[in-house]
Amino acid sequence: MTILDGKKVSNDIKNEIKAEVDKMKANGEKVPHLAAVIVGNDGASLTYVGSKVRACERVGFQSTMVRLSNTTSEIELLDKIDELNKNDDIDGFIIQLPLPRQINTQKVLMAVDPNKDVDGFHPMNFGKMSLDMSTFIPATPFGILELLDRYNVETKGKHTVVIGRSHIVGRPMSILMGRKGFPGNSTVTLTHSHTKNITQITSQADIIISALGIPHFLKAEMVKDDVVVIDVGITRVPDDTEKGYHITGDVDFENVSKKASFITPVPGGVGPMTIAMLLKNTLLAREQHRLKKH
Ligand SMILES: Nc1nc2c(c(=O)[nH]1)N[C@@H](CN(C=O)c1ccc(C(=O)N[C@@H](CCC(=O)O)C(=O)O)cc1)CN2
Repeated sequence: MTILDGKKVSNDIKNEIKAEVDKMKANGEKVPHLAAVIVGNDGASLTYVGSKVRACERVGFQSTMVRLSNTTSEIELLDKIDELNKNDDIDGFIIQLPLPRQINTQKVLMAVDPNKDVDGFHPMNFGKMSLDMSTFIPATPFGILELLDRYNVETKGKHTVVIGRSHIVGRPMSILMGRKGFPGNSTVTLTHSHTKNITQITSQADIIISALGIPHFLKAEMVKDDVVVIDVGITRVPDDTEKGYHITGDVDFENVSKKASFITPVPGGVGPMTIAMLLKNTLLAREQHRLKKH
């Protein structure tokens, strides 16, 4: 069994990006600039945006964090997005999700300039991705593809079962795994809360990508020998530690890992890859922005 070490691979990617940025600096070029908008005080979201800002510092990107209160209206957020769209110094930006309930998420994501949409959530970029066109791929699915690629995990002709149909992970993942090329060319089943007999489906899977958010949902008896397991779950479970919680994935790692050929841990698997691939998208946005100006 091989552990797909997202922490290590994400560090490798960050080093590669830093080398690119060092070259830009040596040539007197402007470095990529990422902005992150966070609305409200959700603890997990603040952690993730903090990690994004620190990752920017680590690779030499410029970053801007825009903090808005929990009572921000949809119009106020749309105004901020308009400002970021027009700010020529910013190459790409993200709106940290989830948003407070008074804000319509789809409306907000549609307001982001597709050329600056480094999360790949705008319908135009999502459509391009679905049509195999070059575009920004959402960071978590992009990170999973990169992990499979760097560990040479065979996906061609395999049966991939995706658990969860969220717009951020499950839905794009189901499209990407079925695309032509590597990693891809796999036969995909997308399962969700209305799926019947899920064990019957998961037990036939060569690759399982679980993005459900239910701790230890995937048990050893639900998978076959040599399965590849990608755990996207990151649930905060309250405990007596100083932090007050620990992170748990969707997979019963202890028992499933005994049957798996490859498996991601939580923490240290898909999560760190999400941040690294956001940086990669921002580098791409910078390059496209530079070419547009010339
Ligand atoms: N605008 C976006 N919002 C959200 C996204 C996204 O890609 N764009 N994804 C998730 C949250 N997320 C990034 O934003 C994210 C989640 C988890 C991690 C991570 O590194 N997890 C660590 C554990 C960290 C911890 O201790 O809490 C791990 O798994 O090892 C990074 C980014 C939803 N919102």
